[in-house]
Amino acid sequence: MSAALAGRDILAVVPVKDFALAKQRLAGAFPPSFRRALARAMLRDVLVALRGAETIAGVVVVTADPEAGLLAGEYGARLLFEGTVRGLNPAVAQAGAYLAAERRSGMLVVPSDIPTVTSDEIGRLVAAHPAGRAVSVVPAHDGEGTNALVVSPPDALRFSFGPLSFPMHLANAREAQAALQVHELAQFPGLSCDIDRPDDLARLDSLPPGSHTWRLLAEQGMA
Ligand SMILES: Nc1nc2c(ncn2[C@@H]2O[C@H](COP(=O)(O)OP(=O)(O)OP(=O)(O)O)[C@@H](O)[C@H]2O)c(=O)[nH]1
Ligand SMILES: O=C(O)[C@H](O)COP(=O)(O)O
Repeated sequence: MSAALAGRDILAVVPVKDFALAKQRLAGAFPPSFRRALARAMLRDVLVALRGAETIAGVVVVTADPEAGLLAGEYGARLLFEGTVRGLNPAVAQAGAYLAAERRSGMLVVPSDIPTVTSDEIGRLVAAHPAGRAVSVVPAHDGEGTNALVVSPPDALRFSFGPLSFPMHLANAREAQAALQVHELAQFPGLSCDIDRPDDLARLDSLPPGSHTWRLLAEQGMA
């Protein structure tokens, strides 16, 4: 089923922090050069997965980093340059307002640090999104964070990414009077593996050999 056939156009939005500032929680274990390379490789893998997903009508990267913007272009994603109010939640809200102004029916928010996500998972998540005013949520593996959100219309939800974002997004969806779909982690194993802490890198055994992140880890003797 294509997005057009479903009668709605849901675009993916990938927020990307400056590569130079990425992955601070890995700073105790890895030098800045590795963290930057990891952030780039993970973004590439996420963009590959999104490019292969049939249920989305396009991809938007929202960032203040010109290098991330160039990389977005390599994968056919549109660049939305982050406004003066920096931060993950303002960036996602900016993208939501932008897509709402274009009268798009919805927005899928996927972070750039989930290199195990697959096109199939993206396809299923968007296809399962309820019609009308609705929010779909995939929690992070810790059960506290949010690894993916689908929101329709794109500006329907207040975003609360950060600590305990999963319960906060459930509350925000209720406040927005949106239908709520919460997915089981087991249905989306790739999507539920975000890389925040050194231990998370050990869970990357599901990375397909040849992916950008897998190659980087292999170069470091970690894959
Ligand atoms: N556009 C934008 N994206 C952000 C910002 N902060 C985080 N992100 C993105 O949001 C997603 C989740 O990021 P975080 O886990 O909060 O940050 P991180 O850089 O991955 O890791 P830490 O520095 O350890 O928190 C990733 O795709 C980040 O690139 C921001 O200020 N602006
Ligand atoms: O789970 C979340 O809300 C996002 O991954 C951002 O949260 P974090 O900054 O704790 O990773």
